[in-house]
Formats: sequence, structure tokens, C-alpha cells
Amino acid sequence: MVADFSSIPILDFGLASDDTRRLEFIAQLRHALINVGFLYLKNHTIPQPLVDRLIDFIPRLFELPQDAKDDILMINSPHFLGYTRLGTELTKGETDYREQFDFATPHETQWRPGAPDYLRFWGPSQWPNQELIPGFRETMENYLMQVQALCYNFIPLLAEALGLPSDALAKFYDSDDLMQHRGKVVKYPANNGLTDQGVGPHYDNGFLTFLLQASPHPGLQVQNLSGRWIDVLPIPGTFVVNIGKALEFVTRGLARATSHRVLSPSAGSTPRYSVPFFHNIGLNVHLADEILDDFPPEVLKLKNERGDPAQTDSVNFTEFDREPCGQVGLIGRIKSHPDVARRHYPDLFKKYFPNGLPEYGRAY
Ligand SMILES: O=C(O)CCC(=O)C(=O)O
Ligand SMILES: [Fe+2]
Repeated sequence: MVADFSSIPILDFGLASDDTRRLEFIAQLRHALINVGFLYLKNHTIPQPLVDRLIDFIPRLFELPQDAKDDILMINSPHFLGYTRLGTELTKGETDYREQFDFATPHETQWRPGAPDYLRFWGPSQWPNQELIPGFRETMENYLMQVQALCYNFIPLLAEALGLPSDALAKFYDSDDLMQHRGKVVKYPANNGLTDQGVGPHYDNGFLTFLLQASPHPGLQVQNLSGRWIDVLPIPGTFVVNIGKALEFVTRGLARATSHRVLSPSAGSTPRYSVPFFHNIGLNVHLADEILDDFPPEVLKLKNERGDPAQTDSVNFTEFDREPCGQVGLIGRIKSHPDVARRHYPDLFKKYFPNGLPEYGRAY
């Protein structure tokens, strides 16, 4: 057994483009993927002035008048994009005490009547009235496009770190017009004395998440192999990068999706802000037909030395063995946002909530 992790490795993206140190980067990435499932990335390619501009907008976004936020409620959107009021999202059936806006890269819906439901999962964003927050949309779209590009540059490095040819993961992505990646801007208010669940324990969905911690608050935690929760404190100038359940499934557990959660800031604190970016894989991909298994023995040895997690508190995204990726993502959203599901996907809503809408928010 390797020693279980008690902190998150910090990788310098500059090494990946330095011929003399590239292999060092790949080795560090291999360790992070197999043993931790999380890493910090410093010296990345997103310009700091753009990040600072986005961070500066965030409090103003949440301070928009309530009716301006309600104009773009997620319930208007079959794509699960838009505004979610405080305390109306669920993780593991429990209320998350956070307020958020989901925005995505531009995408024209592929769904037509008769086509599978999950093609409707992707579509255009809803944006706040530009007169109330001039420049926000442009900044957010620019940010999403740049992080998307960084993720696409990161994918071949993931493949190499797993001991595969650098283009081994390219088959999981469609052409740009058929893809969509989503980000959200999240506010975690201080603990209200009733719950400290900012977001409950969960896995992310796809291959890669790039998270910007947009304020100095603690709160993000990841669960190590023995089940202990480890703090992932904000480090300015870095992204927190983590692996999603799809990559874990398709590598049969070689790359780790790691359970994580956010605890609310302590009572009386200012809010914590974050901006996760979820880099998706193609909607139609059936991962069960695409299992990767030609890893070199020295890489597989690392997995055997690691072993499997003794305990995890997360339960989501378990359908990759039978459903296409789009359907797995849609089911995740149905469970998190039942009110949106009831309006736009009534059959799926009934399947997952046979007793009707949960009485969420009852504590607030
Ligand atoms: O806000 C954070 O730091 C993490 C959020 C997260 O894990 C998620 O939304 O999937
Ligand atoms: Fe997450």
C-alpha cells in the first residue's frame, strides 16, 4: 500500500511545455490521477486579469435584484442552465445551502421531437439583463472559452500520464459544434445554524473539472482512501483540477474520481464563492463499449499498490454501465433539480421522484 494522501499535490503547468521537464510533469500527474484524483494547477494559461475581472463581478451578480435573477430561473430551461435560488438544490436527497448561476459554452440544441431526451440536456444559456451588469456576459463567455481550451490541452496529458498514446482520449469528444461545457458561479452563505452542507458529498461527472476558488474561504474538502476529509484551501493563481466518474469508469478505476463536498463558511462569515467548470465528453458515448484496458504494467502496478477506497460518502453517477453519457448527466441533473425536471422531463421526474416534489427548503 502507498501512504494515503493527506494533502493535494501542486503541479506546475509550465513544466508540461518545457522539453527538459515534461516527463517530470507527466510523472506527477500520474501520481495525482491514480492516488488522489485531485491536484492544484499553477502557472496555467488563463490570464490573471481575466480571472480577476470575473472574481470582481461575482458579488455584483448575486446582488442583482431578486426579480432580475428570477427572470433567468433554471426552471425556464430544459438545459438546466440559469439561476438557482438558495436552498433549492439537492445532493444525496439533502438540501445544499448555496445559490448559483449555471452558464455554458455556446451550443445549438441537437434535439428534435422523437430524439432521445438527453440531447435536450445541452442548449443555450440564459444571461442576466446586460444593462444591470454590463460586461459580465462577455467576461464569463471569454472565461468559459479559455478554460475550455485549457481543458482540451490537458486531455492528451491525461492520456500520457495513464501510459496511453496522447490521442487515446480524443474519441470521447465530438466536433466543437456538437460539444458543450458548463460552468457555474456559486455563492455559499455563512452557516445558518441549521445545516453546514454547502454542497453534499458527490463525484463530478465527466473526465475533468477545473475549479476556481474565487474567495479565500476554506470549505472544499476531499475524501481520502481511508474516508478522512482533507481540506483543499484556496491558493491564489491556481485551479483545483479533479477527475470525474466517467474517466474512473472507462479506466476501470485506474484514474480516481474522488468524493468531495463543501462545508458552509462559519456563522457570521462573508460568503464563499467558487466557479467550477465541467469539461464534458460526447452525449452519445457509451462508455461501457469503450473501456480502456491497454495500460502498461508499471502503471497498473501503481493502481494495485493504491488499493480501493475503504469508505466513500458519495453515491452519484453510477449508470455508465448501461446508459450513454448524456443520459447519465441528465439523470444527475434530474436528481439535483427536481423542480426543473418536473416541468421539462415529466417521465424521468416520475421515475426518480415517485412521491412527487421533495419538500426542499423546509428548514429555511
Ligand atoms: O464550490 C466548490 O468549491 C466545489 C463545487 C463542486 O464540487 C461542484 O459543484 O461540483
Ligand atoms: Fe464537484
